[in-house]
Amino acid sequence: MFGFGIRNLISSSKTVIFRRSIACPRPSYNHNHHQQRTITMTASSRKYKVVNVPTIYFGTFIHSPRNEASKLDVCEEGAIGVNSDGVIEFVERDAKDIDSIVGKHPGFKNAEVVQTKPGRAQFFFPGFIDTHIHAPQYPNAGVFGSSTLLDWLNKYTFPRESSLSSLSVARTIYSRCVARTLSHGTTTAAYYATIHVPATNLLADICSAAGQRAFVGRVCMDHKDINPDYYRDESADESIENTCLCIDHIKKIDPNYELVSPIITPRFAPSCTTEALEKLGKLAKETGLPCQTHISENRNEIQLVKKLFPEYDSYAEVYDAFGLLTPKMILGHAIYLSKKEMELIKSRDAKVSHCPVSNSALTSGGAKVRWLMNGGVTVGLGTDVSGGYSPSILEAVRATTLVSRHVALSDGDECKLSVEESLYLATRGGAKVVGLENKIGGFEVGMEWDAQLIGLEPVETTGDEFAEEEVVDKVVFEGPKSAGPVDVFGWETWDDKVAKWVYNGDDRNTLGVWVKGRKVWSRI
Ligand SMILES: O=c1[nH]c(=O)c2nc[nH]c2[nH]1
Ligand SMILES: [Zn+2]
Repeated sequence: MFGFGIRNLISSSKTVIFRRSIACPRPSYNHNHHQQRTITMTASSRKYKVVNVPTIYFGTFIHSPRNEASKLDVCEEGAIGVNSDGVIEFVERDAKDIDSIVGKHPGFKNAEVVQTKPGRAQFFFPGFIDTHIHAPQYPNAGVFGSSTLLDWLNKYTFPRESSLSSLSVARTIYSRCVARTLSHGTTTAAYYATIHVPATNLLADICSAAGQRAFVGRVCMDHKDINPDYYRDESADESIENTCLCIDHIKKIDPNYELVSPIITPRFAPSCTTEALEKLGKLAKETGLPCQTHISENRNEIQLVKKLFPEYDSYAEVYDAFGLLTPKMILGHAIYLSKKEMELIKSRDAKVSHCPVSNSALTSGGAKVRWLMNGGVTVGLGTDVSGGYSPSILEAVRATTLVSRHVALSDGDECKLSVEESLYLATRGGAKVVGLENKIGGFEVGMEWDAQLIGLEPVETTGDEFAEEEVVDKVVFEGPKSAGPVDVFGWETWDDKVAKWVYNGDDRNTLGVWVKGRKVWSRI
């Protein structure tokens, strides 16, 4: 869990000072070892101001170059200076001599130092961006049986979401969901909440207190024939009014949407009346806020859209007709788009969230990501919890490569996505999807420090293990010596290590997580 309690933060009205020690693994360099961070908050306004100590991160940095999905940029002995606002002030690619780096940047004379452990297969990587996740469905993660989308919604999802009418239920679910996603390295999440205003506002509060960058959407669903009586908006006006109440709340806790932003959220076309879609399209235009919804996830869903909106030629045209297909729209799934729909989405510069774990779990289908990318559509990754069973974007990265191989079986080898491309989608791609490509997703001067420290803990080898006979004893009786799920033997290149992390790693490898320079999760 967090180094501090979310509840304490929310209920306290005092100024809180945290002193946290971060071990400096190179004892010869004895910088200020205590990171001091001030969080000022008043209960009345519920505003959080976080001031960090300037910090220099030393060690290995790996990220995707901007607009270059096919390779990773590895800087083996670099340094990144992050100022008290959490903004990257310098990137040094050759930082073997720490003193000379500090000398070159006098503003960082008293900076905190955080360093990867040499020889421990550790590296800094940009924080993951989950472009599609349903926080209230988190308790259902893994519970979906053999259902498909429309029966899954009625059997598992609507009952669970309706339980968040209770604020105490919401508090438990949302604090666990935010803690869990942070521990998996998710520094930014585009959340669907529920129809409930108090619970949606609470999710925004929890993200703000925990320090997770978030888009929080109150879900709109007013169609009487599609949604259950026990869980829907009474009218289109109620959809709009309650959405506005949530926008107002977030504006109060984060006036410039520095960390938490509202996002306009029509659940999906079938769940909304034309009146609600029209009003939500107008609201999106007036406020300039981002939007999110689902599109073309399941064949029966597409048939339902045809039946409910017979005057439109396609699912994408329904959203377009109501002014919702804009550069700020995040479309979840997009599995069965026609070429015409793909071109329409591209021409409007709307974005796609690829959710391969969910698409597999609910038997929805395999999205043609290469085809979307070749068509110029911007794509990021989503866990889509709990259609997706895992809150981990690393799992989504892994599923992206695997699902692309299934697509390749029918559509050709070109459809296969590499580890590098899938990691690009999880970071740079996701940043573009949520409109923050100049702030997050990579390590560049002027961007914010949203990062994770990954550690793969190599196996300690003496070389003798591979002598005859002894192999059997060591392997069978000693077991793996590394602390996490990844075994590194020492011969691997950095590309190999990253591939091992993607295919074998999990949150045990996520040693630390920072958002906007603030440490929000620590395993060590
Ligand atoms: O994966 C999904 N999850 C949902 O909650 C949902 N609602 C509509 N369509 C949906 N798809
Ligand atoms: Zn979804």
